[in-house]
Amino acid sequence: MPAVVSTRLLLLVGDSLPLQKLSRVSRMAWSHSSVRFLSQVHHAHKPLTLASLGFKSDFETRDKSKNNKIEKQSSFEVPKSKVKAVRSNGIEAVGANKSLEIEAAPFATKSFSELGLPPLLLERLEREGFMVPTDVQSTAIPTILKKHDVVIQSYTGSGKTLAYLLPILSEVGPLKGKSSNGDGEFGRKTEIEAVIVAPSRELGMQIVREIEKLLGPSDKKVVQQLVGGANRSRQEEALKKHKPAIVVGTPGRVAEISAAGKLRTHGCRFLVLDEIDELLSFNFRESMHRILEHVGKRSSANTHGPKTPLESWAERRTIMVSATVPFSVIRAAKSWGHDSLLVQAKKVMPLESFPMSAPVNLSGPKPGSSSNSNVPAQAAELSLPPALKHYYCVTKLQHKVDTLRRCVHALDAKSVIAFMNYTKQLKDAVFKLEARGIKAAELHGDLGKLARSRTLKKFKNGEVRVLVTNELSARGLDVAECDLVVNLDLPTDPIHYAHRAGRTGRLGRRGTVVTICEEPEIFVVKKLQKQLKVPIPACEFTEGKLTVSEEEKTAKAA
Ligand SMILES: Nc1ncnc2c1ncn2[C@@H]1O[C@H](COP(=O)(O)OP(=O)(O)OP(=O)(O)O)[C@@H](O)[C@H]1O
Repeated sequence: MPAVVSTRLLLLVGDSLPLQKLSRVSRMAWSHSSVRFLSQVHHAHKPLTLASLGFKSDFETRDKSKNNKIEKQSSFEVPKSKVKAVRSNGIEAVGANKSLEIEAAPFATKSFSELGLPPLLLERLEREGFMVPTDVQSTAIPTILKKHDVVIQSYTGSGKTLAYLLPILSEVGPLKGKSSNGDGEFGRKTEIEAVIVAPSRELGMQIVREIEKLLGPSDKKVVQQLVGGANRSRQEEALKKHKPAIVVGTPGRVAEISAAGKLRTHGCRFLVLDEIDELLSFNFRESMHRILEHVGKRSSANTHGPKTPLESWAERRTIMVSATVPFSVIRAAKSWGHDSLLVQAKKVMPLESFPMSAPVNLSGPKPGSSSNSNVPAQAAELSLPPALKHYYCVTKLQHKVDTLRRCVHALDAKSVIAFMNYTKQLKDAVFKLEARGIKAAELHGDLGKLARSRTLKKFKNGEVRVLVTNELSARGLDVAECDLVVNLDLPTDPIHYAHRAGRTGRLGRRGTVVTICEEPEIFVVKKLQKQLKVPIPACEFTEGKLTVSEEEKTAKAA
């Protein structure tokens, strides 16, 4: 008999939580290979599996013969150049920079086939070299397939994009399974079924490329990008001509085209808000309001009798994603989602368990206060890849760029992102680096879409060694080879530090973050260190080497 699990479930993967915290929900723990209840279990003596929770692939049970075929196919050789990451420590990640080893690979589940994805999609994943799901993918994919609204929170570079794309592609477009909506067809519908919103053009285009890769060249038109800076009428024409099933865009452009009546999203089944905490910022307020009000909301002609707003939103699945989830996000998910669950790498918990008025304490519980692990307080701390190394280096303002140069040489960094806060200084920094023989380029919002794409391409293919940029590049930018992030100007808070830092050390790779600051700014670094709960020792670059300063060593010893 299958176990009965309430929709307000709490999954713990390889983690434990005090039992008293679990009173309102079904309690269970999920180890790497099995799932078991901690209490209130109807099958207390038998370990539960993903299947017994209904998390095992529908496709597997319904279409065994097809799945067998996939298993056989899985023995075909994946070209080495396509293998993205590997399970064990110390084995090299394949990419432009071979020296970047995977140090803390975030993989728990053995294969994507355990997660309930359709055969064709599994085939494409394998073809593209995605062999093993990351922790957050293992947790998020079955939860979304179970039709829950979710907030996905996991550290930068842990694979959140595929964590939401795979459930969408399981139900939308040519890779979906037969059973996804009962129509028994793999053919395309003519409506938009998924809208993905991201705060920057670069991130929007990156998501489109990830989808296109899985769709393959013949089905590329199933997805369309609607990002700002590009020709709007051309985008509108393409929508009319290709009738994409998935659109990916920036808030302003999606809202604009929607308001003009050229984007029919009332039948949309998925709304993804990537980098949700950024999307909730004041700049995007109006556009986001339009999107949240219109996407997936059916017109009254399609409904039988009046519906409450919650009933209307229940038609779509709302997926909110970020490495940092401050309380504003919890509030938004409670308002715009339907019984949303917070999905982390090893946990799923109902948002209902978060009090509506709790303050978000990014540094964790205050000394003396009772710890409340129900509050996603350690948002910034949990958003940092565990393998990252952090340092700071004190210098005079006029020597910052030279310190950057010495830092790049000392660490023999091949691909560097340097963050600054103001565009003018950013140009000066590029000029100085180039004058000292380091190939550098600037990337910021004052540049046109084409110039931005060109620069990013050059950085990704190694033509540019140091990309000097501002907050524009802090979110979502995925350059696997990036081995060093430098803060030439201080970030404003731990959340901004975390997103900047997260451009390196992606998917368990090695990465270093160096904050170059002036003497009076040291207290800010110390504060960041405390808030983020990571050691940020002082360092110097002398004789082509990074050395942790004597002062720091003495302080540590004491
Ligand atoms: N299961 C996997 N196996 C191998 N590579 C993967 C896997 N999942 C994702 N990746 C790759 O890992 C990289 C990081 O993934 P992604 O950009 O989704 O991270 P993220 O968690 O969204 O990061 P951020 O918070 O910075 O946006 C990407 O290059 C992606 O293609």
